[in-house]
Amino acid sequence: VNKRLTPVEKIEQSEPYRFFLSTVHGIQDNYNQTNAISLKEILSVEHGQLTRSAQFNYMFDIEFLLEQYPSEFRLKPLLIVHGDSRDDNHSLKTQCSPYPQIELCPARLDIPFGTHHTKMMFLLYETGLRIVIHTANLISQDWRQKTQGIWISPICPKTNDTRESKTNFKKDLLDYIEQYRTRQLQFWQKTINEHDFSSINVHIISSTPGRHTGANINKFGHLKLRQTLKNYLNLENNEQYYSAPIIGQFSSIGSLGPNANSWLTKEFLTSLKQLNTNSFDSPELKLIYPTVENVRTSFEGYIAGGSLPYNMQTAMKQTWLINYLHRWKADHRQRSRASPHIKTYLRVTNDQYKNLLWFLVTSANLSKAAWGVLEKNNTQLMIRSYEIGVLFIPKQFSQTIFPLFDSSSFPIPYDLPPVKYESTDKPWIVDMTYKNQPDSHGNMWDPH
Ligand SMILES: CC(C)c1cccc2c(O)c(C(=O)O)cnc12
Repeated sequence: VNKRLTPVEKIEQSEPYRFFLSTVHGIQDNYNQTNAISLKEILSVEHGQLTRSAQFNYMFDIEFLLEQYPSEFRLKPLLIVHGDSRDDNHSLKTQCSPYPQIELCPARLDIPFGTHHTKMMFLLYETGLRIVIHTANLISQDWRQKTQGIWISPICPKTNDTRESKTNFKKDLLDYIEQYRTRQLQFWQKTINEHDFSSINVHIISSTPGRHTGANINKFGHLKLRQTLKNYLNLENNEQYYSAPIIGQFSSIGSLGPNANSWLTKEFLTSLKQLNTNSFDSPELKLIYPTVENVRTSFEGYIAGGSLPYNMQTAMKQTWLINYLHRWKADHRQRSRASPHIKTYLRVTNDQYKNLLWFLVTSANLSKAAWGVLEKNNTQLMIRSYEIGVLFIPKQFSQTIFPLFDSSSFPIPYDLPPVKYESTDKPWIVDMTYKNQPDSHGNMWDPH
């Protein structure tokens, strides 16, 4: 159907998952209608009378951001939560100086190499509070021709009794915000407490910088994911799922160690498979990360690779990773050329990938900085960065699995099963030169 949906209709039609991809300039319109939304549509006046908002992110273009708000809302109070260490923090102050309604809130980054990756919006309307958790920077390039992931909450009504969701969303969100330890977030802590979150059906999986131990060891990072899957996904009694494949998809990769067993399988995969059984048929881990060819032929051309900052120094230490890698391919959403900036992790049943066991969309790339690394004989989880994502578990949708190929199926971002790198495929590396073949704009890539 070619009917253009309004922003409110798009959100209504996305029920019960409320999970979107960003719209892409240059694809057929109907692929931008179903489960696809733009920043302007997220901020549309159609959702109600905005009174104030907060934007958590990593990169900001303030002029671009204000332009995405309806003109009648551009003077409303806006809190910008950003990483304090970025050298161009000065530019953020300069960008915001003409706007007294904008307040800057630097997030503490006490551990070296940590970043404020979290991408989240608090939108306070006269009718209630909406939370948006997504993967896009607040710059035009991130919203034009990439594949980004966005979850949009219902507008949670104000309430005099603190209504929690069946997924502990309110408590987990407040625990996350508490970690900033700044009075600048007090208004939003109070506001979250005053709203009814009972209609929310996703779990929060977040990361905050620190060495989390004792009662807090499962509060953040990959141990929070392990704990949540353990508590809400009873796979134990389904032998058939023990070998169900696990897929990780991301736009950058950290230093993972000299072999898979250093962190990737021993620690990270153990959390994703959530079972401690050393069942010999352990699940396959398939990783999706763009090839050079994916980048070269993308809508943006090699420029897309600027947002895929996997560097040579890291890549050359872990050539073993190639064996896990699969191409970016999203033909069913017409987004094979929309370079992925989304990050997702999921598990599928091994009967031709017909069903989804769980799905996570998050800001977290494949790195120890984002997910945490166990230290001191597994008594503490050291995390460097702020990250946040939402986890979809069938039980919270009164289902045992999410069907993938029928009418009410889960809107997955890419094609399954993933396509393994061929011998000629190379992972995109941001600081390499690519001069032997021009990209879709006829350009070459020479980062020096
Ligand atoms: C390595 C750093 C500076 C970098 C380069 C290019 C894109 C980046 C990006 O998109 C994010 C993010 O989205 O959080 C974070 N760091 C990014």
